[in-house]
Amino acid sequence: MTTKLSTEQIEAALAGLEGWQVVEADGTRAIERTYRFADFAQAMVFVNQVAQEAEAAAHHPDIQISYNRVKLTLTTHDAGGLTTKDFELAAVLQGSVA
Ligand SMILES: C[C@H](O)[C@H](O)[C@H]1CNC2=NC(N)=NC(=O)C2=N1
Repeated sequence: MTTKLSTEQIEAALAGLEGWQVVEADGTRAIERTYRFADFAQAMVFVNQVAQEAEAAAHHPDIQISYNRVKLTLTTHDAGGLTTKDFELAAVLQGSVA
């Protein structure tokens, strides 16, 4: 299993990403980013691209859609916190879909 990252490792990994922030709920850390689009249809195009990348990575964000806004939340459930898998997927999304 992938190991949970330390606070220092998380800060270093975040530095390479745009717009992502660390959040914590019930003692579990995650990273999240909100994307904004022209309308719902554009937001859904994005969501489907994210779904494809998530399947390819075998790592899946929580996705919250609110009309033209999409919030992605990434954490590694298996590890109970943030791992390299979360940052790898965020980097892939940054390079490919947004
Ligand atoms: C076996 C499979 O790799 C795991 O169940 C994966 C699937 N996708 C996942 N996605 C996320 N975000 N966290 C996980 O721990 C996770 N586990």
